Amino acid sequence: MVCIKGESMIEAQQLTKRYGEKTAVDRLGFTVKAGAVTGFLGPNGAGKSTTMRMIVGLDAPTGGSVRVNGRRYAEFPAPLQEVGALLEAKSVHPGRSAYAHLMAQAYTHGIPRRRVEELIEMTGLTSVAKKRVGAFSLGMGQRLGIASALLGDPATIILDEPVNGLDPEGVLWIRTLLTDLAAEGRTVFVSSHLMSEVALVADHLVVIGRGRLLADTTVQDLVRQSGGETVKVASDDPARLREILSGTDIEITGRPGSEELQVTGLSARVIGRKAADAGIALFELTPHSVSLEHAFMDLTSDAVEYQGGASPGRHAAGTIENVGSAS
Ligand SMILES: Nc1ncnc2c1ncn2[C@@H]1O[C@H](COP(=O)(O)OP(=O)(O)OP(=O)(O)O)[C@@H](O)[C@H]1O
Repeated sequence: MVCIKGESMIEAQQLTKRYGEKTAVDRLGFTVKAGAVTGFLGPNGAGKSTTMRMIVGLDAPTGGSVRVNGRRYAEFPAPLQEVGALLEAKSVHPGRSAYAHLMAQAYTHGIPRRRVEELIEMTGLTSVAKKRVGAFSLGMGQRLGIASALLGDPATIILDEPVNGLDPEGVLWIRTLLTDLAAEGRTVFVSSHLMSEVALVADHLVVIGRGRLLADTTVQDLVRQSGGETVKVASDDPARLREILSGTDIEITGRPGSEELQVTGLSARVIGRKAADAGIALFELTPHSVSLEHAFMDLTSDAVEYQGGASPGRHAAGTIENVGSAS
């Protein structure tokens, strides 16, 4: 594999796309850095595909801009060698074989045949390379799309829902591939509507809802912002317990008159020990960790387009901007 020279990145500024009355992408700003996998998350209809299409010039922004390594996609003399993209509904001639499809692309972009052969092997398509693409399963089609995205050995890779249709082995393969591509210094931007999927590979997260930025953060910070690890503790002297547990970065909440306290910032073990040292009897000591899925749902609950039902327990989402924020 080649060594990636220089810092590559994707930068969106006030990026906007309107289709008539509908604002699909709304003044979006974020930065995707090189050498890391950045997950692009949002519920269905959030504007992920539209954003990705604008990055590769398939859709023109109504406002704002998006640049790859400081340039608009259309300004690249050899775009395939700069940005590789797997987008949904990619059209492939159904009568062609996978090999012929990749060769046709390689030929028109001055890419040697050995690169096609290398990618067919790398994407696990060797046994079906001569078969008609029209007869491919969804998973095989995804692998072919990834081979095609990597053909020009680009420093920037954009994949829209790449695990769609892949079997568990394929999902594992994608995870390893993404991590390896980032480790080589490439910019890897991958969309999904499943937090659980992205959290396993992404170092960084850009979360959108209804076209707007909801979070530009890390997995760890998203969990922390959503409540982090909280311990429920019940005792016969909550007021005193509150006193002995309090300190910097420790948050303690509890209703007046209730035996229960919710403590964030201390482990159950430490709380138990401190209570014992102070001679306070505990009736309950339950650690409760906010799941990533929950954190994601919390963040996007107001931005879901086609919601099955209201979720009264969830609070409105603000914008979380942490590590690597674009602004
Ligand atoms: N060509 C178009 N004309 C009109 N509206 C569109 C068009 N393309 C997208 N939209 C609308 O823009 C919004 C964002 O769509 P987009 O496909 O970008 O979302 P997404 O986050 O990729 O969703 P999904 O996960 O369902 O693919 C949706 O409400 C969609 O209906």
